[in-house]
Amino acid sequence: MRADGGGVQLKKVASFWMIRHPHPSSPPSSAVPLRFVAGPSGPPAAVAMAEAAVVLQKKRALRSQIRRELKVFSPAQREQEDVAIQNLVLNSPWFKSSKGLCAYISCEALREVDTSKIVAEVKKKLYVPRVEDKNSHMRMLRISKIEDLVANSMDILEPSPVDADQNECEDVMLATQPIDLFLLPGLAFDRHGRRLGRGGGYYDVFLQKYEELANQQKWKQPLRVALAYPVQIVDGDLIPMTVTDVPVDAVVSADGVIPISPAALERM
Ligand SMILES: Nc1nc2c(c(=O)[nH]1)N(C=O)[C@@H](CNc1ccc(C(=O)N[C@@H](CCC(=O)O)C(=O)O)cc1)CN2
Ligand SMILES: Nc1ncnc2c1ncn2[C@@H]1O[C@H](COP(=O)(O)OP(=O)(O)OP(=O)(O)O)[C@@H](O)[C@H]1O
Repeated sequence: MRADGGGVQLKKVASFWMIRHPHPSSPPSSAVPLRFVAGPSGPPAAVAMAEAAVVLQKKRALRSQIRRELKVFSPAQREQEDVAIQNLVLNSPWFKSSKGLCAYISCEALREVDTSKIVAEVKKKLYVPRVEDKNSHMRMLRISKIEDLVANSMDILEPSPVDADQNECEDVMLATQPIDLFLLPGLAFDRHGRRLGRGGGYYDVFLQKYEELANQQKWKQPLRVALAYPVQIVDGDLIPMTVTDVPVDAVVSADGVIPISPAALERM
């Protein structure tokens, strides 16, 4: 880690990220090669469906592989990395200067990078996920006390719609101030900003909606930062992407920060 707490900048890559976020003057582009898009200029629907099935299968296989690798990761090593990652985040200028934060509440059974120290120490507006239904619908609700969280059916701690004082928790989509930082979970990530989640589509749907909100409000887009153990950072083109997959700006591991998007290269 750098003395200023900013983390080691591992590798700067021109990326997949650029495909989904082209320069405003560029013609519209897509996150997936056009061959995945059915329509007059794409392949016949049957071919597109077969290709979608291949993507789904590849995602499933990679999820299983990473879950297996996370299971054999030693608890002592995991704990050491949890401390390093959280300290790196807490000491970084991009975290310190952020005013509003959306973070996940880590679940040990899922072997997610721990966020408990970050959410306990944070002195800024904090919003955390609440799953509303199985149709990829999740809200980010503001919490002031970790003690108010309750375990959901997936055994992940989440806020109730109302807090202990019976006040409605603020939904980040209705907040008047922008969020500048998202700390994201996931199973696998790569150096091009690709992210593989657990398959619910919750984050992809939410991140897309928040991106639209920020555009409408003319707010700066928040930095989307994934937290990862080394086994979750994969090489090559192992993570297949579709048009609805939202890329991350940066990945943080115990080895340092991997800034990916132009915003991350500038701000991290
Ligand atoms: N901490 C945390 N909170 C989160 C998410 C997350 O990934 N992590 N989510 C992100 O979307 C949403 C919840 N989505 C989830 C989707 C799947 C599983 C889960 O337990 N998956 C099992 C496999 C279950 C199965 O295949 O039947 C697993 O991954 O081992 C948990 C949460 C909102 N809150
Ligand atoms: N913006 C969206 N609108 C509608 N459906 C979506 C959107 N994003 C994802 N989905 C759907 O959600 C399902 C799961 O998607 P995917 O496998 O990419 O999830 P994931 O990235 O692993 O999960 P998550 O986003 O919760 O971390 C897919 O059927 C996908 O089509």
